[in-house]
Order: sequence, then C-alpha cells, then structure tokens
Amino acid sequence: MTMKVLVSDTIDASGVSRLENESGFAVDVKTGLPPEELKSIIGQYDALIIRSATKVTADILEAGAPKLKAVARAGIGLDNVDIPAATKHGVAVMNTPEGNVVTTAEHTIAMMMALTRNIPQGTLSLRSGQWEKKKLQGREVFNKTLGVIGFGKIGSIVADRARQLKMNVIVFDPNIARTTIENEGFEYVSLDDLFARADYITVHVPKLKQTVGLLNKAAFEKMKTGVMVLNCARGGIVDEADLYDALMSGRVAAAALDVFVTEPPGEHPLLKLDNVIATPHLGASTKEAQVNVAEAAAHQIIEFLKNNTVINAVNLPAVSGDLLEKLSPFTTLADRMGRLLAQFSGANITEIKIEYNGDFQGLDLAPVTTAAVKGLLTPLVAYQVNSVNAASLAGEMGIAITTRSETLPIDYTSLITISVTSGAGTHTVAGTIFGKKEARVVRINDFRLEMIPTKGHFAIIHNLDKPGAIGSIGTTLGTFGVNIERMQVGQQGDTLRNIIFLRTGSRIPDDALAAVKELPLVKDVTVFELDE
Ligand SMILES: NC(=O)C1=CN([C@@H]2O[C@H](COP(=O)(O)OP(=O)(O)OC[C@H]3O[C@@H](n4cnc5c(N)ncnc54)[C@H](O)[C@@H]3O)[C@@H](O)[C@H]2O)C=CC1
Ligand SMILES: O=C(O)CCC(=O)C(=O)O
Repeated sequence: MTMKVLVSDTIDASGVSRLENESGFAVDVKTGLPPEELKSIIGQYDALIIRSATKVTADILEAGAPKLKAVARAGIGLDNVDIPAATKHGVAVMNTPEGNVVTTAEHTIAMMMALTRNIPQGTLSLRSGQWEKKKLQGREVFNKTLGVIGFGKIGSIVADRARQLKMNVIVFDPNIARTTIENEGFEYVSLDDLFARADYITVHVPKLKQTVGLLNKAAFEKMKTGVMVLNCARGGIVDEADLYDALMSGRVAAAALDVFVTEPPGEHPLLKLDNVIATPHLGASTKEAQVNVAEAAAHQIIEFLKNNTVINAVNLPAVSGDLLEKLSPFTTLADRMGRLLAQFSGANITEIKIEYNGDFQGLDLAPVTTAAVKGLLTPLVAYQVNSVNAASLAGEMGIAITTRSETLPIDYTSLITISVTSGAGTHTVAGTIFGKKEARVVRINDFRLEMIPTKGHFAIIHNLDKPGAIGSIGTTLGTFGVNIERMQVGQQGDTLRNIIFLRTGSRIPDDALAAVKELPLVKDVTVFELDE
C-alpha cells in the first residue's frame, strides 16, 4: 500500500518535491490545522513533517498510533514534540541539526549589530518623518566582550563570526570541555564570570527544564549595567518578565528577541519598549536554510520508511540501511525467537539475556537485540511494539536486558541464544542462520531440534519412551482432524522420557489438546504458534 506523509507546517517546496519524486509516497501538505483537525486525520499517515508551529502532543501521537512511524522536524528545536510520548507509541522523532545553523548564527550577529546601532529604531524614526541622530547614537562592538552561552553548533558559529568583528569572546557551556573551547581559540569562563564581564550576552542552548529562565532576575543582577541581551534560541530561556524589569531599571540597556514564550506574542509588554528590537522567529528564515532543512527532513523520512535507515533520530540510535540489510536474517530470527519465548514465559518477565556466539563479522548487534525484545513484547502488550519503543517499554516493565558476545562458535557458525526469566521460570531458545538467510531454531530449553520459525502451529510433548506413545498421539490428533506436518523426536537427557516436536497443519483445538494430555504415556504438552 502507498505510504502517506503529512506536511503540517510550511516547508520549502524542494522538500515536498523530493518526497513526491523520490519516494512514491502520497504527500499531503495541510498547514495551519487546528489541533483537533490534526488529531482527526493523523491516524492515516505513516510520517509527519513539521517546523515549529505544529505541536505534536501526546494526544496527537496517540491518535497517530499505530500507523504513524516518524515525525521529522525541518529544523532543530524539538520542544514542540512530546518525545517520551512519541517513544511510547513507537514513533521515531528526527530533526535536521545542520541545515539552518549558519543562517541562525548570522541572524544573531545581524540582531547584535541592529541592536547596538539602533537600526530598527532609525528606520521607524525616519518613517515617521524624524531625523534623530543624537537620540539614536550607537555603540561599537569592536573590543567589546561577547558572552556566548551554549557552544553547540550555533553558539560556536556566532563566537567565530564575533571574533571576526574583533570582539573578545567568552564562552560558557557546562557540557563542552574547557580544552575544546580553548583549542577553538576562545576563553572558557564560569557563568557568573560571563555575567560579570560581558557587554553583550547571547544564548544558544536548547529549551530544557534546566535552561528555562537561565537569564532571570538573579542573573541580570550579576550582569554589568548597560549589558545588551540577545535571545535567538527559544522563548523563556530569557525570562520575559525579569527582562522587562531589567530593561526598565537600566541594568540591561537593550535586548534583541527572535523568540517568545508564546508565538506569535501578540501585544507583548516587551514589544512596547524602545530598547527592544524583535523579529518573528526569523532565525532560520533564509532560502538556503529552508532548502537545507526541508530536503534533509524529506530525505530522512524516505530513508526511514523505505530502508529503515535512521538519520538524526533523537529517540533511536542511528542505523544505516547497509547494516540493517546485513543483519536482516538475524533480526528476523531474533524477532521470531522472542515471539516464541513470549508463549513460554507469559507475563511477569524480569530478565532477557541474549548471547551471541560465533561470527557476526564485527557487526553492531544492537538492532538484533532490539528485534528480540520487540518479538518478546509484541504478544504481551497492547501497544504496537517496534524498534523505537521496545527497549523503553522493557525498561518500564522492569525487564533487565543483558547481552554477551563470544567470537568462539558453539556448534554453529553463528548462534543466538535468548533466555527469558519470568514467573514461569527461565526458558531458553537458540537459533542460527543456515547459508545466507535460512533461519532455524535449534534448541528450545533442553530439546535440540531443527525448526523453521515461520508462520505455523507447533507443539512440544514430553512423553514416556515406551512403544505406542507416538502412535497414540498421532491417532488422537487425527481423530480431531489435526494433520501433523512435521515431527521430530528426541530423548530428554538420560531419562526414560522423549520430547516430541510437532508442526501441525492447524491450531490444536482445546478438546484435542485435553485428549492428548490424558494419554497414559504423555506427561506434558505445550502448544505455541508463530503468526508471521
Ligand atoms: N531562532 C531560530 O530560528 C532557531 C533557534 N534554534 C535554537 O537554537 C538552539 C541551539 O541550537 P544548536 O546550537 O544547533 O544546538 P546544539 O545542541 O548544537 O548546542 C546547544 C548547546 O547548548 C549547551 N547547553 C545545554 N545546556 C546548557 C546550559 N545550561 N548552559 C550552557 N550551555 C548549555 C549544550 O552543551 C550544547 O553545546 C536550539 O535548541 C534551538 O532551540 C535553532 C535554530 C533556529
Ligand atoms: O522553522 C523555523 O523557522 C524555526 C527554526 C527553529 O527554531 C529551529 O530549527 O529550532
């Protein structure tokens, strides 16, 4: 069936045509949808592409499940996406972290220059027929100190451009090593030092619980009188009410704002002040940046939906299509082994142990582990389980996942052994790949067998090794119309018991199962099935 992508914010046309031309997906562009309308249609789409206007709430994600697989942000900030809710619903969340950073850094520099030279005020003044040279006198940035808070992709470009303007740049970023900042040629300072020394302060941090109000009353009190403040990151990182007070008191001489707590801000008190200049979240608004992020978002969605390749997802490790192709026989096998184990272990699982033995050619086996967990949880939970939410669901259920790799092969070139501990004890299944992609389950608990783990109905019967046992089982199943397609018999250790593995043409009905269990030589019967 044709996959469907919804573009719910305005992105550059190049992104839309890339989606249409390269993917064969059906693409709908519907911008400015009220939340209720988005909620009512999102369930039809495999992927959603947004900028900052669409709020991807838990509600929207729940309505999107189970069809919605990915949300791509044509841009950086993901504060408009409920990432934990997306993970819970198995929706990959991606951004395009590179495409608009130069543009946003340039906007910051433009705002700083406009702020320091009163350019917007000059324009307005001229428009109203005045010639206010004295009132609008500005300040040079030459030899002034710029404090950059957040030395990520944008902050580091701003620092570099400011250096070219011959400013002294001081930097605070608790997550970047002092040596990295010093090697780039900038001075690393504490936040308090930055507040005390900077003539201009610019924030380039994500909006997080810890960064909301980073510049607040207490911070303004530590700053030089006459400092100029810029926020081209996110509304709220500079506390709006405290900034207003600091501007009124003269502690802050002027402020440049590209972003607001509520966008659009409407009749905002800050916008009434002469020493505030502002743009309507224009940081990323250049043709170049918009082409970059729209094409990147389109490419990421195409790669994800077509090839499972994960690029720039924030709730899923990056995986290339190449690696997934190489691992594909093992991920399929691990998924089936997980499904099989779910039927032995039932609920109350506490631990999943996965051992990889033999030759996996140095491949990153994380996707195989995820596939095993996904297979195990799929029959047990009401959610759609996939590679995005499998590990986090296991974590929520209190299931510990451990993995071990040994290059020494055990009996097979490559062997995956999965043990699951639950209220029903510990159950183990081992599997391998014959040739390039022939999956085989080769052990269920202590019974060695050769089972093709494809869709079908199976039974494992423990019985006494006495003449007539196998015949009586076959006859009983036959009486109930159950055809035995495949049978394997093995001895259980040194005991007098056999284990019989059956693949049956249909599900063994309850009355047939009861009849087999009542046979004198039969000790125990476990039935299970694989659905794909
Ligand atoms: N105005 C606009 O149109 C745009 C705004 N943005 C905003 O800019 C922000 C920064 O973007 P990038 O530089 O690409 O992000 P980034 O992730 O490359 O860098 C963010 C930096 O902030 C640092 N950081 C985190 N918490 C901090 C704290 N408490 N104090 C100091 N540093 C801290 C991190 O260590 C990191 O180095 C984005 O999160 C986004 O909200 C991004 C693009 C356009
Ligand atoms: O899409 C936009 O115009 C805003 C860009 C932005 O804020 C971001 O990329 O974080």
